[in-house]
Amino acid sequence: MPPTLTRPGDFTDGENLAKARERFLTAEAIDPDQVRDAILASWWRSRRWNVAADHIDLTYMRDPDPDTPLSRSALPVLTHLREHLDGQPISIILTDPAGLVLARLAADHDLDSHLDRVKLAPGFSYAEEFVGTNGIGTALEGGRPMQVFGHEHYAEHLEDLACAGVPIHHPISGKTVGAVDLTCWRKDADPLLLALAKTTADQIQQALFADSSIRELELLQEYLRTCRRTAGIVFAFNNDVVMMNYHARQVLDPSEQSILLGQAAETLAGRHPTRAVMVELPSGMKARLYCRPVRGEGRLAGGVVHVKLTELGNRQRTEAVTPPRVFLPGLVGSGALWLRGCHQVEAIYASGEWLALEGEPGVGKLALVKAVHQHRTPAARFSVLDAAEASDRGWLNGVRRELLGGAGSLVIRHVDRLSAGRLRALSAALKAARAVDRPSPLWVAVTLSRRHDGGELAELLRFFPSTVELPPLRHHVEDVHELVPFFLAKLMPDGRLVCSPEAMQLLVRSSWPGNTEQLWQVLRRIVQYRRTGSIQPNDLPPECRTVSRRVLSPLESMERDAIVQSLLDHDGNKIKAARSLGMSRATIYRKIHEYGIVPPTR
Ligand SMILES: Nc1ncnc2c1ncn2[C@@H]1O[C@H](COP(=O)(O)OP(=O)(O)OP(=O)(O)O)[C@@H](O)[C@H]1O
Repeated sequence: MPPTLTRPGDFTDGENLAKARERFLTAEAIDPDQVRDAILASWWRSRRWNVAADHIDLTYMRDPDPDTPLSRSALPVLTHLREHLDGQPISIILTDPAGLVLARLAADHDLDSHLDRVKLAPGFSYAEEFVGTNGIGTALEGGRPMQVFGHEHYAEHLEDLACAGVPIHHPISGKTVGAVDLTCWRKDADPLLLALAKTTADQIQQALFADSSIRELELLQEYLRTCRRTAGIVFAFNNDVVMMNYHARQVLDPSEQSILLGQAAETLAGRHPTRAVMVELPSGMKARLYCRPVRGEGRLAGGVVHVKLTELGNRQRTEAVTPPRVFLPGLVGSGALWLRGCHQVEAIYASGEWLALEGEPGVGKLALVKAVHQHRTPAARFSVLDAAEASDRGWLNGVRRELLGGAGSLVIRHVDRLSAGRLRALSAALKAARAVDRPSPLWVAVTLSRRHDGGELAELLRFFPSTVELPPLRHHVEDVHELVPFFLAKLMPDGRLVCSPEAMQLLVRSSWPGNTEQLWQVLRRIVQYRRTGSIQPNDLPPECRTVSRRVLSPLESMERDAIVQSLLDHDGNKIKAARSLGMSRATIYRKIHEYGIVPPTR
């Protein structure tokens, strides 16, 4: 192995990179030539996730299950590789798709002890959002192989290491099922490590295919046969794969899909797997399930389910005003204000018109655009550029490249953070992009958080015929009931952590100034120390305990917001705030008390 990698212009050039990292951490401008684009993008994400750069702040998540299809297929491959590496100080690591380390094959004593110290060990998660830039988390986040050398790591305790991570995809479903990572000392780093990690991931995929192909092909064939025979809802599933026909995705929302899948799994495991079962769905619809177990190589390969919606409950029949349901992948929420935003964005996307999406930070602007794109044109390209990262010329060049040569959907986030000069340059690039004659269309959306007050931003928005405003979470706070289990399932996929009704009551009454993103961060922090059982009020951070005494209606919470804003505008002077709102002094005092507002101190 080459001793060091310090060729001129080499991104692993330790000293310059260390300086660039330090400048980034102290929010100083950095020379983009010093840092690879993918690493810089990952540093920005790490900063947004508030990852600590000066220490590793990880808690033990859970004991990894050694008997999953991934572990069964991967471990023989990894053991074989260990033998071939013949005592080299290279650690071989297997993780699940969320970055949780499932296995680490011993390297040598020094490296193993170091990895224990930095908690790169079974039961800890090396997801980028917990540890920042690293081979495992960054490969999983980007969905592609990634090598991270020394000071490219976000956390300084990882600077002596080099790691090469490669996501592992299920050979049939294409889903990311985990990652393999090879880690060594930075001084021993070699670009060939990545090639070796890729070959290993390929071998694991082949092993997965060999282990599951016969049974899953049986399942696929039975699923396709059933789809041909019926125009209704059909799905097939086993522990690793869910296949669902178009009709099922159109008619059922994600919560209904998971209810039916749960019921089907229960039926299949029961004593009468083929007996029809009736299920009542929250929407008022009734569904009759016909399950058929599928066998392959003498073992259960999964089940194929055919569903008939037999009856519409009262709610469906009478609520003609409810907008038609859209199934947007990766999103939940059924509050009227939220759904209205979803429908508006869907309609504008369908029309091909460019869109400006406005809303407070963290309300879900990017998540919604991404979901609409995935719903309507899943095979097309989806790119995101963040104006908050526009610290150098390279950013504008990147935008121009995307605008002139790109296709699919392009989202430019946080345009309200651009300087006047950059806004003008972006407007010019948008103008040029509109004139380009391209084989497939480019759809552009921008997101912004603050009301624009004319100037360059207003000029820019002229390229976007419509602006949709997404509501803050406190205006559709009923969706917290859906968001909490959805986020907990993401954080703890084994479903062993739920939210108690008491804690939920507090969460629903919080005002969520940081919106859905804040809720996600609160839950993310909670699962650091509570991973099973039920979340209790005492598990919640103080920000969730200063709440109003009851759930406010959307109108009331808008009124509360107006009062808070007016108090801020008048330095906490209640009389002036009341006057500017056209309210009497007595009314503002009553409302402050009623809404639990803590007035700003003067
Ligand atoms: N309805 C929803 N269902 C599920 N997840 C959601 C929903 N809305 C938002 N999220 C999640 O909340 C987080 C914040 O959303 P997102 O980044 O889209 O907000 P944003 O409005 O673009 O924020 P900002 O303006 O700060 O960039 C993300 O993790 C996103 O996946």
